[in-house]
Amino acid sequence: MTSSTRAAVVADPSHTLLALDFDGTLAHIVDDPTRAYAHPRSVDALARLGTVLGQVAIVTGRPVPQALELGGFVGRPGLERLVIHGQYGAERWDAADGETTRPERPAAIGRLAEVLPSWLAERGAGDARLEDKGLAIAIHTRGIGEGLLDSLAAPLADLARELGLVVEPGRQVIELRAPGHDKGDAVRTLIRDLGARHVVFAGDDLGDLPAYDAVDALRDQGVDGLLICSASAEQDALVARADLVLEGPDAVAGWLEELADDLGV
Ligand SMILES: O=P(O)(O)OC[C@H]1O[C@H](O[C@H]2O[C@H](CO)[C@@H](O)[C@H](O)[C@H]2O)[C@H](O)[C@@H](O)[C@@H]1O
Repeated sequence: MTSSTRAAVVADPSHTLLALDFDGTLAHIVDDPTRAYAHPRSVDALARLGTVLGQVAIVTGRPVPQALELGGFVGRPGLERLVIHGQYGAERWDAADGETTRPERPAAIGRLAEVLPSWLAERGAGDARLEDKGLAIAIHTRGIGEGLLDSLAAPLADLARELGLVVEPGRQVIELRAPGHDKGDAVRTLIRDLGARHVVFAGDDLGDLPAYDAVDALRDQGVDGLLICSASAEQDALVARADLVLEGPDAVAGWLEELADDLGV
């Protein structure tokens, strides 16, 4: 599967979608989410690949402006057609016109922002770091108490249900966000828009599983899929589902460089 899809991509690049998750795949995981910069070798490789592949896309839980800042994608030669689906597919940015489409902030997220600090403090989790992304709020526990995230999972699920939100668990984080979209929807849209015959998707975390599901389902409809896992000691849920397991963002960068070399760009 791995080598045949790669060979098909090299033979037919203009019908290929290359879609990548950001954190843990393009960027190393770090304590401070505002400093998780994309791997420079990956960005260089994407700029090469962007000149020949049908579509290069980032599909991320990040809001578009953060992905743009941390990725350094704006104005980068080779990435003039880059598309970013942010906030698990709720937002879309297109380098071609620089425009972002984004829904209104749900009232339930506003309500959550009001109650969450005291709600966490009452549960001994006042040290958890909140990341308000507009359409979601992430509760980060990296570097705080061991087991804190697990202890918050069930009560946060109850709170999400009360507010009509859904829970998005991740690496030392739980996000509460509006329902109705996920990374699978983003990947299906990208495939449809391109008329893709070959799809490469790379991810590292639970939020990437709907994209894996989408690619798996499209294989039955004749789309050639390659699922890459950017592996970590923190999350192994994607390993058994992946066609190719790479050892984190450094190895992802190497794989992208090799693909660009194979394509002669
Ligand atoms: O869909 P992704 O691109 O993988 O984004 C998922 C979330 O990633 C970020 O959090 C994670 O990365 C941080 C920086 O390395 C790390 O500190 C944190 O522990 C990780 O969970 C980001 O902050 C979230 O907004 C994204 O939704």
